[in-house]
Amino acid sequence: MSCRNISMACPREKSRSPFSFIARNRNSQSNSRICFELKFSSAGMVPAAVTTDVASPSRTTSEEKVYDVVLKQAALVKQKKTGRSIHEKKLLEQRTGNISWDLLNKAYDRCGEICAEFAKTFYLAWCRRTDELVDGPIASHLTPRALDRWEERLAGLFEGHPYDMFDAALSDTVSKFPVDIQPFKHMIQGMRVDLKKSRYKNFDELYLYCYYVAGTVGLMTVPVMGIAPESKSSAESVYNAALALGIANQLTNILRDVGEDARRGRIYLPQDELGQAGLSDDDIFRGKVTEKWRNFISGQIKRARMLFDEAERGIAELNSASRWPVWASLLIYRQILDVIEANDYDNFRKRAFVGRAKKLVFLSVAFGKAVAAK
Ligand SMILES: CC(C)=CCC/C(C)=C/CC/C(C)=C/CC/C(C)=C/COP(=O)(O)OP(=O)(O)O
Repeated sequence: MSCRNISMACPREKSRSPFSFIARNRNSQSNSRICFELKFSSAGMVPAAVTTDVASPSRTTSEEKVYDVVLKQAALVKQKKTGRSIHEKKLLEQRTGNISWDLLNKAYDRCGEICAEFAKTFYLAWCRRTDELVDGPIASHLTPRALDRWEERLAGLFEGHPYDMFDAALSDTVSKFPVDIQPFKHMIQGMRVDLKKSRYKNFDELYLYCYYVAGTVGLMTVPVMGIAPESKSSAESVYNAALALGIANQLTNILRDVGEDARRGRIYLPQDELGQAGLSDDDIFRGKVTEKWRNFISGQIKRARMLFDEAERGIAELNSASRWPVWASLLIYRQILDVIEANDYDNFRKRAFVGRAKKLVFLSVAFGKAVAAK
């Protein structure tokens, strides 16, 4: 096959994935494809394998699956659509219009309070309540049926039939912004994964989980924050950056909470990479910081930082009012990675956190970056 026949069909065309990309033979009549995997290693990116994957059209990577969602969301935002027909939109506006302003304002205030009470870092009430289902006091009683009911409620509020005042606030938001239901459904899917799975075979599996529980938040928020009218970037690339930030945050969260998760019998680390580093689940349950552990975590940190870098490129494209908070959250959360290093990779017993004083510093740095981008 000549090189001209191979086009880089990276799932993320604009901002190429830090993990892998697939070179497809576009002209080929067959379903065969050549896969170049650029494997991540602590030494950097190395071509790990060149395999011929014959007649396996259905084998898509998590990144490709997620990229399809990104494309759909970007298309909706470009058309200022919500995935709803004009008739559905009118109906939704009518229904949410029936809710009094006073009640809606109270609902938004209560959503803010819930987040302020439960979340140290992130303020988004519906996600917080969904997260509480698996992390909160009722977590041990959570059943797949309860998640189905939660999803039914979600569908209801998207049709203008909110169940309670918190749902009413989201119902109002989705009637006003080009927000699609898919990322919300996927977040619930992430909770289902959490119910039945406590190990991840490889990064592909972990990537999908991180998308479900955090990448989705990026996709939910961009339509509300809005893309700057003067932005020259494509909507896909902005959504990609948002997705990258969600995933980077989640990977950071995972690296910070290794000890805490292990005490709940959970290991959110790629099993194959653990094995390649000469580590096993038992090493994690034992919780001893060894040279192997340091090297392994250092590699995982590198990967998360690459995603933060990818996310950075999208912030300047957001509406100006949103840049400062997004920069601030990125800088503060990324700092957790530095703290893990400063703790000599002891994420078994030490919880890496960013103190108030440092947060204030990052707030001002973020302000500077947000203003500089104008
Ligand atoms: C970059 C561009 C273009 C847009 C930004 C899009 C956004 C806002 C992306 C961020 C998505 C996000 C906030 C994901 C949540 C990730 C996460 C790990 C949440 C954990 O929250 P908590 O469980 O409250 O963690 P803490 O304990 O640290 O507070």
